[in-house]
Amino acid sequence: MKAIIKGYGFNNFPSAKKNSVHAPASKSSMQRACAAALVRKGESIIRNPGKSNDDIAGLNVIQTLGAEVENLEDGSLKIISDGIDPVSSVVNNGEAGLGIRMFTPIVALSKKEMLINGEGSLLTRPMDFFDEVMPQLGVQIASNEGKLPIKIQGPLQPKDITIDGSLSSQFLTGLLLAYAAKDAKNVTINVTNLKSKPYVDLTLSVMESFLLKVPENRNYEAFYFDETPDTESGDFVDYTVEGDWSGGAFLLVFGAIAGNIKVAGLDIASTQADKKILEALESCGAQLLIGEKEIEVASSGDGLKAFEFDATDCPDLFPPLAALAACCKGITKITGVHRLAHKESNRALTIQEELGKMNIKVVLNDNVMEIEGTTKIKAVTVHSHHDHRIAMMCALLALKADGETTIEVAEAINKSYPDFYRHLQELNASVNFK
Ligand SMILES: O=C(O)C1=C[C@@H](OP(=O)(O)O)[C@@H](O)[C@H](O)C1
Ligand SMILES: C=C(OP(=O)(O)O)C(=O)O
Repeated sequence: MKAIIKGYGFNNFPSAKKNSVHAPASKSSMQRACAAALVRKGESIIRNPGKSNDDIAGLNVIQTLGAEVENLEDGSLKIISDGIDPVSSVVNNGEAGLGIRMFTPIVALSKKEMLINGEGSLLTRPMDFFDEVMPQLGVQIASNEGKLPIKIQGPLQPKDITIDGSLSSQFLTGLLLAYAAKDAKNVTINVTNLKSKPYVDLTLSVMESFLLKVPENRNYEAFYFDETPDTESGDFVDYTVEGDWSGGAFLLVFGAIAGNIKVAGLDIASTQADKKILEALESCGAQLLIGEKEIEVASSGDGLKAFEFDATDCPDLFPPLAALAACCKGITKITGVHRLAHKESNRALTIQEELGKMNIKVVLNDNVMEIEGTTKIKAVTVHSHHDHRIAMMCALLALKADGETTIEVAEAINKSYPDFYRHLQELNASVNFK
């Protein structure tokens, strides 16, 4: 699918007829909720469930692993689980990186031989972590040379272990949930060089909400499950999926570069990593008004200015930050490029390539991305590289281009934010499809 977006030049975007939009549900919160509802025994209600492809994949996985999912009239979901009891020996995680890394240790709780697979970009993303770690926990594993598909046979036994957290926090998220499910006692997961730390806070917070045993976080270097047995009372759990700061970041950047808008549904008290977008918006001079229910964002009176930002622990912010930086005067420097190599695309390169087509200069200086702002954004044909965040980045800049921009493989957005183009249309953008 191609999305064709009308550009209005650098400063002429028409003010919105409806200037308020609601952020989507967070796939990080939703997928964790699915996993937590599966590993606890009992009934859980998930409110505000996400409907992205990654969320749908998560729901399919938990049903494969034995959970019952019921759609309630008010749009929420009821999950009934009696623990891991696979109904099939094949688990398909779709394209969800979090899904595969979080669910693999959970699948390994079963003693059945299971085949774990995925689709699209997930087939080329590294999974060799499991080759190294699973045998230490008593799980037999055969991967496809460190990639999918993976064959495993558990049951996983929690043990003291040391893992490398430098590639991704998602493996740790999976182990934490699996250890809690197995009622780990007096056991420590040690982690070296952990990146994306706030995502681990989100994992711990979801575990707490689902009444799972929560380990003590010792400065993100060790997670200690104490001696006390799991006290889960079997109480009913009622969880509301958080609004998504990662998708919401694109909306907030829209407000800063294309008009004054209000974004609802983002919780300022969330542990989500991408809440840090607010710091970048402040640094570049955007006007922010943070209310209890909505965040209002507008450009600065004298134009936005270049900024410096460390995105090492919030790598998903690179694409919206790149869009913001392209509209700021001067050269913006964003640290954390090394974190981007193994996302849905090799994201530093795809940002550089697609922005280059739009006349925006991006220099990759080892771990730092330098983006030179311009008022002359070119309307061209760009490509999402099957990466949802690249499609959304290009769509924002298309609004400021000097004509009509075409985004190829525009449907990539469905991975995290299926309503994205509709939300842009509600904010007065002209988006058509071919
Ligand atoms: O746990 C999560 O929900 C995620 C963690 C991050 O991955 P890394 O830990 O690999 O950086 C992030 O990029 C991804 O989109 C979602
Ligand atoms: C990298 C991402 O997700 P995941 O790793 O879960 O596929 C993302 O959403 O940008």
